[in-house]
Amino acid sequence: MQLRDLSSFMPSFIDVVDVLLVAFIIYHIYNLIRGTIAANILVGLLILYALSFVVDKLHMQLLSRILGYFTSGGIVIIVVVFQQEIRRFLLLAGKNASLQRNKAWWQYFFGKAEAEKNNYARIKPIIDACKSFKQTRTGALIVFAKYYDEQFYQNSCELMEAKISKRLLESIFQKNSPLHDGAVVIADNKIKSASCILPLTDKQDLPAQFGLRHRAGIGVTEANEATAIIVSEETGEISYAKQGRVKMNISFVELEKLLNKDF
Ligand SMILES: Nc1ncnc2c1ncn2[C@@H]1O[C@H](COP(=O)(O)OP(=O)(O)OP(=O)(O)O)[C@@H](O)[C@H]1O
Repeated sequence: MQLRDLSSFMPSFIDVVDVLLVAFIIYHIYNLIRGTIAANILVGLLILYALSFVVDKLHMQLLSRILGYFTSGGIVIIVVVFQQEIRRFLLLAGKNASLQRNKAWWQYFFGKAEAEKNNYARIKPIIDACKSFKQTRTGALIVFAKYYDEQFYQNSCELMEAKISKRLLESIFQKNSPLHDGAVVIADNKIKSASCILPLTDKQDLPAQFGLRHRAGIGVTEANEATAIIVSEETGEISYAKQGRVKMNISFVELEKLLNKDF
């Protein structure tokens, strides 16, 4: 048996760099969309591609042709489906984010303990405001948007651009305030807007006591990379919504942990 010359299969230095770069990019894309709705869509697309590959190999002509229509327009589908994510990624890449705003950098340079202290100072006014809402049975809806998508929020909101403070949150949500109806949106460590009308979730399996406030709180986390605190006017209970799911009646310790992670 003749040995084949394997030298042509030996990767060159450039090939290795090429593969490492692709791995690096895939890793960062995965990190960017991990745990988001976009990750589920990506998994769906990968399944579609794998299925198309299998039916092609099995020579199942009709199915192969139908799936082929989807896979041949792959890049267009990806751009359309991930329009928001691509937009945010480009925005983020181009944005000259300050060190304090960027938690990861802050942690890298100043250590985790300092970052946590810094974060606690940021979330304290929000937790204090929620304690007050619970005590006084004031309904509230506070959204934490990872990226403030102006198109999404601005049309239905009152613009604020204000420093986060317990008293400001209390004044917004007190019943006589003209801004109390709707949600407050927090992003970039600021109260960006108030009185926002958000999309409602159309989930059918929600508890009977969940009305429009809860539906809006859940709905915004389905449509956006955002989390939401919902304080019930009826019961004073605090719920926390993320990726279309809701944790009901959480304690303040739990709320602090969740905000530490997400805000
Ligand atoms: N689309 C929306 N976006 C943001 N906020 C909304 C929206 N729809 C209703 N809300 C807010 O929810 C309030 C009405 O709450 P509703 O009683 O229906 O909700 P709930 O989920 O039962 O909460 P609660 O337990 O506080 O009664 C409105 O006054 C308004 O402030």
